[in-house]
Amino acid sequence: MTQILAENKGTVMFKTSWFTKTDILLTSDPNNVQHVMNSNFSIYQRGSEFRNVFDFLGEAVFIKDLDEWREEKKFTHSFYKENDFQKSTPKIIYHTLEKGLIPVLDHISHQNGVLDLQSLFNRYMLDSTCIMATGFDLGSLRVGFPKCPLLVAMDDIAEAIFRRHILPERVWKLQRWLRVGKEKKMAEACTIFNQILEDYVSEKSKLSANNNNNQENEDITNFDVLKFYLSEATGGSGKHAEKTFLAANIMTLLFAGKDTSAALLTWFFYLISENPLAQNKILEEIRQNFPKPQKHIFSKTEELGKLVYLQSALCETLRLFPTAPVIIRDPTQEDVLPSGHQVYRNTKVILCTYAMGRMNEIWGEDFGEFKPERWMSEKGGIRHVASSSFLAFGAGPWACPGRELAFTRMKAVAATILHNFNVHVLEGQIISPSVSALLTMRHGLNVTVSNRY
Ligand code: HEM
Repeated sequence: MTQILAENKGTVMFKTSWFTKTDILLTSDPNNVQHVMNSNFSIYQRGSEFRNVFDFLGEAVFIKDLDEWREEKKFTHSFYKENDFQKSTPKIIYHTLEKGLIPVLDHISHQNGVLDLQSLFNRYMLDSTCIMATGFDLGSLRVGFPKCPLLVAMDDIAEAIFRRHILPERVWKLQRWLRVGKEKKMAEACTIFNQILEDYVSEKSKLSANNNNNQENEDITNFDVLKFYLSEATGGSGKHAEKTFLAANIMTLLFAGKDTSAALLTWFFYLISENPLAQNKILEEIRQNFPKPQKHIFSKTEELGKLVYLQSALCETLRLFPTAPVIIRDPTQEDVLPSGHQVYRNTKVILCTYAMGRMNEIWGEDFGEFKPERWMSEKGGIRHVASSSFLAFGAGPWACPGRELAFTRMKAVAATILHNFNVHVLEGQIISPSVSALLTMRHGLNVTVSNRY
């Protein structure tokens, strides 16, 4: 796809048969991206197909059409700016690294065992997002990787979502009606997922009604999104306090916060193993900031803010392996793109984030190389690249609200692992992207680890 776009000045239209009645326009042209995601975003919506695929999210703001989304977003996204939310992030990071990630890596190191990093990061991101969202620690990242019904349910749902993306809508809808195959698993997983979340909501509602916090988790943080939603909902009643509404938005956070960051960290560890010079520079930067030869957990905002080369290396990983490799939009009316292409209401517009990360015109001739330096400004900070050229977090009003949180958590995890452990990627394993809506690593990434201290 990247090659085809490069040969066609960044935009290609595929006319499909009269039967499907949908044309597909692929583009990696920054002018088109700016037009679709910013200047004319109200014409380009996520569309009914998207809403159907994600119908299990029911009341979640993520799948609402424009007007409802605009209204609901004011409520659901407001916590990102809260001071208490910002203060809770380092505490959650410290807790999940100390109780989960470090003991698991210590154990693997003592056992001389092999570990799949992607599974480790999935569990880490699930636990930390769950504490942030609900205040409850799932504890899925512990020695021995305990069984976690929520994790299994999320994996089943993600698999079914992918099938929905590739099968014709009437086929998967028939399977859903007949309750067979992946749709049967999806229905069962949704029941489990909803039950767990609704239990959290009930418990939290009881606690906030009694003006009582969950003592066990007071030690971690006294802020969580569920508590925030309940306190913001008018008088604890109305739509925003309804169980289904709350569960749907918490579910969105869990999906948005888990696989995206976990996949990115996995690609990051793979890329730095292939680029030892970059890895050494990251280690040097970490040691400048924490020179003592002893175990240390990186969680404080000031400490993480100094790791500019590490952040550049994460941006470079996102450029080469964006976890959302495409963004799809449905025009609600006819339009002409800056590239001159005419789109109709039946044209599916696919913005190719993956191809954009590998364009000579945007990144120069060395676009195929892993070079964190390209992200560093002359003043020593992170160079700003317009979202119309770097679409990894989306752009415009629909852009990812979790970007800052994602970087903070990924930097903390990467710095803590690299400072405390030697990580060795096993040779001879197959490294390939999965065929799915998210760019995860198909077979995971097997490593051995040894303690540095
Ligand atoms: C490497 C990490 C991440 C990447 C690459 C990423 C990427 C994206 C992208 C591309 C979108 C826009 C999708 C579209 O326009 O259709 C998005 C939306 C979203 N992201 Fe992220 N994300 C990341 C981490 C997070 C985290 C940690 C959270 C919060 C826990 C989060 C919460 C959300 C939410 C709630 C939306 C929907 C926004 C809306 O439609 O109003 N993301 N993300």
